[in-house]
Amino acid sequence: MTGQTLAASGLVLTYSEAGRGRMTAVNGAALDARPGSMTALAGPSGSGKSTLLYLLSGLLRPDAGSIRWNDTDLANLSEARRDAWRRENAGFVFQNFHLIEEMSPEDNVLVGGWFAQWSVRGLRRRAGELLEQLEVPRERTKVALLSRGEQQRVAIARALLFDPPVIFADEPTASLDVAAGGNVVSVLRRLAGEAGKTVICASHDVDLLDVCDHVVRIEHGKIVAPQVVQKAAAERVS
Ligand SMILES: Nc1ncnc2c1ncn2[C@@H]1O[C@H](COP(=O)(O)OP(=O)(O)OP(=O)(O)O)[C@@H](O)[C@H]1O
Repeated sequence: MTGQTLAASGLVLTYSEAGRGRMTAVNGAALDARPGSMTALAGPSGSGKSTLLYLLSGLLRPDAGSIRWNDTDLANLSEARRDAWRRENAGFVFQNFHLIEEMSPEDNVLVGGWFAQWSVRGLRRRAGELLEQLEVPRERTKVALLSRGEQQRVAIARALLFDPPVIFADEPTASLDVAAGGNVVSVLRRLAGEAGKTVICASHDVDLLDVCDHVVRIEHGKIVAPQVVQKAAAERVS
């Protein structure tokens, strides 16, 4: 599989909160994520999974460490340049979807294109194709009328609008029932396996962890089991 590896090392992020002092949420994390692979950040609640995902995607800037992509180190970029990097290279799927409930599935997918220079007609066609691939009923006038699993697939379609090489997903199955969660896991797995994307998820869903090529375990902000290659996944991708 060709393409760029997202390579992070020595990442540190400390939150400070008025009256509560400082807390180091990520403490020296390192990982490599390659195209065509699916990596899970796993660990107990509060261990730093989401924070690490935000760092890797450029949503947060680390206090120390580097996140390399080509010749770029995201850690050295201003917020505006990290935003630009994300627009070009990354799609982000949030646990609670972050959809606009009164808008149609297609318009939700197109939200990411509001500020883009692409032709609206081309984007609308792509949004429709993505919804079809992900088996979302397109005729619904409002996203609020979709099931939660369908809503999460709209969020995945939105993340894929510009065909980014890297997909981040924060607890993508956490608020779904088993069947809908399994469907989202299959979609993410296919994005890595068939579309060659780099997929990185924060999750404690065992069904999701089971299909990942790598599971990075975090406790108290530190990686305690780095890049374990799962037997089943290793056999499947070899
Ligand atoms: N904006 C913030 N300000 C202060 N502390 C924060 C902030 N966001 C997260 N934290 C703290 O940082 C630690 C790591 O949080 P994080 O959300 O990364 O963990 P997590 O492993 O994703 O948890 P969960 O599985 O419950 O979502 C927690 O102790 C949390 O309370």
